[in-house]
Amino acid sequence: MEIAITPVRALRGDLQVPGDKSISHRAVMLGALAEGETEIENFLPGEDCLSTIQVVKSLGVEVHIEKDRVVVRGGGLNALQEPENVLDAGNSGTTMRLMAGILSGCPFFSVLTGDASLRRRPMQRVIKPLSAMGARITSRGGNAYAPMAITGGALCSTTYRSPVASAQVKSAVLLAGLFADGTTTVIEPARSRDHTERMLSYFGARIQVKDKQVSVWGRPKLQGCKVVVPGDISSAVFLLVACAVVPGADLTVRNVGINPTRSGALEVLKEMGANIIIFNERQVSGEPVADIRIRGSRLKGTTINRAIIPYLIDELPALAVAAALAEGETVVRDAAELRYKETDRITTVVKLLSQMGADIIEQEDGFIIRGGRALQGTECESFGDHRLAMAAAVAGLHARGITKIKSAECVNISFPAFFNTLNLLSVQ
Ligand SMILES: O=C(O)C1=C[C@@H](OP(=O)(O)O)[C@@H](O)[C@H](O)C1
Ligand SMILES: C=C(OP(=O)(O)O)C(=O)O
Repeated sequence: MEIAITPVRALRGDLQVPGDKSISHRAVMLGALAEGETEIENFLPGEDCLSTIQVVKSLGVEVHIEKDRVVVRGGGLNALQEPENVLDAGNSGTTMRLMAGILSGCPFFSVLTGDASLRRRPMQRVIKPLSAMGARITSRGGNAYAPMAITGGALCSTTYRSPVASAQVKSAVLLAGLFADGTTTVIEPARSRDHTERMLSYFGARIQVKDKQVSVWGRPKLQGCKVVVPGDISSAVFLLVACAVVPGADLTVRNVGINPTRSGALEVLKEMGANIIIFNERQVSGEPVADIRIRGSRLKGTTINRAIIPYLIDELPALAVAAALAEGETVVRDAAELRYKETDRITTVVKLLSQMGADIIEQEDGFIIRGGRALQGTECESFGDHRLAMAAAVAGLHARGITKIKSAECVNISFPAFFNTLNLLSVQ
């Protein structure tokens, strides 16, 4: 599907974005491991989370889905059954890596695979600690890439010092730790998003968090419960950036997750001069939630580096567009992890924005953008990467002429209503 974006004169709205992708995945997985019924409200019916539902269904778990309401009927940690076929995680790194942790604890054989993008992403980062806990895992490329064949069961608890700040690695080990006797601990170089710890505790597991160290006690009795998923800040950020530089723009996004391990983009946008107000702060199912209002202003360049990178890694394509529209230089560094996402997001962001006329230079671990050049509408590739397609659309709203985005249907991965939402907001 090709989408054409025309420049926008004003943006106005008061809306919600769909449920958080990271939290939706975890609610289905923990629901599958819990006893009794888990009711998930505001679930993200995007392709990635539907892959997670498919995978847990193939393991014998009953799941009912009706729009954004999902009911999971789990039978406890020992109730998952050997799947009859290969498990397909589609485009979703979260599904593959977190399910690898769960399957490592299950005493049967399973194979996890995914689409061409996912089969190029590094899996050794989970295979190594899970094998050290006792899972037997073999995979393509000398245990580097999916497909991954797992024979699980009889795990030992561990203390794992992860070389990367990755919530997927941390979560894979913690989820495997549920199946082991004793306490499993993960120590990270920097704190990654903490939804797994929060939700494990919400379902009744014993969790201890000390700075960059998280421990889970093995063999808990997880209890099915109701989870209300907050709106996805990673989706909201595209709309916030779309409005940030438009004079007179006024947008309120309600019910957005503002977990501090996810909301670095709000800090950066404020630092760049965006007129953002966060209000109605509250707690929903163990996660902080708020409403966010942005009004158009002028942005200036900034530096985004190590301390904040884990808290905004998925927002960097959107922030790169903000930087191209800002006055002055923006430097993004210490973000080499971007190279291991659905695409190599350093290369694809640089390709997209240079094609549109921005002054952007690729670095090994990020990019440098000298903002303020007029953007030019063009025909661009999404490379099948949902966040790149949305970044292209937001840049297109601020470019001269028409921007055509190829394979734009990939927005269905995380934000199926993205283009409709942009239409609702745009005053042509
Ligand atoms: O745990 C999660 O839900 C996620 C963790 C991050 O990946 P890493 O763990 O590779 O940093 C993030 O980029 C991804 O979109 C979702
Ligand atoms: C990297 C992402 O997701 P995943 O790793 O789950 O594919 C993303 O949504 O930007």
